[in-house]
Amino acid sequence: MAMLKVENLSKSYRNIPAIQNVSFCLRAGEIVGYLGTNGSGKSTTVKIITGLLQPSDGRVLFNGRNIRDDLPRYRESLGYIPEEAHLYAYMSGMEYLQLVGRLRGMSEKTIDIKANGMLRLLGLESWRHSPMSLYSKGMRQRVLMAAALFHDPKLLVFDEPLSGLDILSARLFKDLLQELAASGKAIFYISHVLEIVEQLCTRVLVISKGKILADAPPLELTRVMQLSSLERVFAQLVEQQDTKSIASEMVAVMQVANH
Ligand SMILES: Nc1ncnc2c1ncn2[C@@H]1O[C@H](COP(=O)(O)OP(=O)(O)OP(=O)(O)O)[C@@H](O)[C@H]1O
Repeated sequence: MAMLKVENLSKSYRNIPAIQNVSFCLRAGEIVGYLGTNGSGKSTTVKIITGLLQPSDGRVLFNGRNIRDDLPRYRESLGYIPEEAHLYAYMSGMEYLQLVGRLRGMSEKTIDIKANGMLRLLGLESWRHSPMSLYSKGMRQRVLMAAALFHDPKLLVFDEPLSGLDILSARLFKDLLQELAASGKAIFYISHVLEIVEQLCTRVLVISKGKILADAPPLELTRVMQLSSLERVFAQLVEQQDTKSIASEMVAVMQVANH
């Protein structure tokens, strides 16, 4: 059975549809990539599957139960890394993880073991007592990652997780993602970085103008569409604009002389 089943989700903002009839499944051990251009409906989908937003229509089932029947219980099984690191800047990384652990009802001993272990593994040991206002974007991103994994959730939702991570942290993150999938977690991965989606994801969903256009393993998509890369598949599916000529027109407009 699918761990997460998304059934015919639709959401409109002031009668303008943002997503329409979005359906897909996510099984244990899968890393499913969610691709779409700006404004295609990715964040709206993520807000609904994390329980932050109510759909206009459709439902989300976690292990067969509608998530909205018991949202607090669902959130015990969910780890979410948002795109932007909004953290309490005056807190240290350690204090933030302690807060997360207490809100999750963990004992102080468990919190201590987990927080120290995670901060050490993420290269933040010597910074653990410094306020996060002093952290770089990548360091804050790593704290968010630790916070999302802290309660050992079954389902992970990552929104553009590599933004701000340096090469080494990004590599660690990719290895971690594969390890998490191998241990039976289900991972929903929103990204604009096609090469990484191609490397990491077992399946890819392409959304355009609020509708799912494709749902298949990356290799199958490239084979069926007889294209050499996911980037070409994506461009063809969403009828991407001629970016080269837009770029050259942009430079021409920039250079318009002052009249
Ligand atoms: N709160 C809102 N009120 C009105 N319209 C909204 C709201 N949130 C999103 N929309 C609209 O819904 C559509 C889908 O937006 P959404 O943020 O889900 O796209 P996205 O794929 O996440 O985009 P991006 O990659 O730019 O983050 C867009 O047309 C957007 O303008």
